[in-house]
Amino acid sequence: MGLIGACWAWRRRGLDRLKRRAAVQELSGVINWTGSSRLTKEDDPEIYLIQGLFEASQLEELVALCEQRQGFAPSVQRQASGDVIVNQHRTSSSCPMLWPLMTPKDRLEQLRSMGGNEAKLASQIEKELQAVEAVQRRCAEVIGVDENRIEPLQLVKYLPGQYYSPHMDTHEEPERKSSYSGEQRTHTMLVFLSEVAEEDGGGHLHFPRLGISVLPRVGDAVLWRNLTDDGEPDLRVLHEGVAPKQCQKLAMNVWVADRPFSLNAISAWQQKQAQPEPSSSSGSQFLD
Ligand SMILES: O=C(O)CCC(=O)C(=O)O
Ligand SMILES: [Fe+2]
Repeated sequence: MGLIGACWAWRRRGLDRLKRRAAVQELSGVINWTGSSRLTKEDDPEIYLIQGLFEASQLEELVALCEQRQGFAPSVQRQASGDVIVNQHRTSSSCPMLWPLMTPKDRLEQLRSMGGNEAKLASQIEKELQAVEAVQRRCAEVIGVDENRIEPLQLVKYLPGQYYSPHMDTHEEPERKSSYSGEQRTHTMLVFLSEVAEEDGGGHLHFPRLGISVLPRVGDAVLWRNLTDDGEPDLRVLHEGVAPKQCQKLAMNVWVADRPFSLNAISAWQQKQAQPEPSSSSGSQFLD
């Protein structure tokens, strides 16, 4: 890259960082929900427990819709290189709620007009779309962000003994190859869809560097900031999903990006996934 190219790349990164800083600070301390409490001290990264955010029935509907279409599959990790792999770093399964979002309106129309099984499929997609949008809207309201900054939801399921080892939810800087379209995740909200009893002895969300553990309660959520004031990944929020010993654990990832998503960007990402380019696999940071 010549000098001019390098200057442009540097300028783009500088502007991008400014935007990211603004995006992360804009949200600080603003949670539009009375049942929320901060779990960390002032100097530590912001982590909040938000109690009673969702009714169990609304969350059960999401899981049922996902199971109906056999949407849970072994969780993948997108590496820093952008490659998608399954390994022992994460043994749970997950269901990205991309399917309803990615079905174009005219395709739905077409299915509906075909009647029979096609019409049934259309109504299933619409149901799922409504359920997903209602949850996204609620989360955006409570966090205080534009709902277009909420990434497609991801349900996660752990059978007894399954876990997600310590990781960051951020995309690795500076390239963020694991992202949809170059965005960074400013915040994560993890919503619990099932209960894990104290007696189970596992199943919590654990922040080892901060000494914080939260046991899942249906409808509660934990919201944390992934970036420092400078807009860089805040490694103190490294976290893990500890294996439940006897229960099944269900949760939902609600990631907030530093910019709005467009469905076009997500479709382009999907197409790229369908035809992976050969690439060098060098990443050490896992997410997703
Ligand atoms: O299940 C948990 O407690 C954590 C899940 C998580 O961190 C993730 O899916 O990124
Ligand atoms: Fe995570």
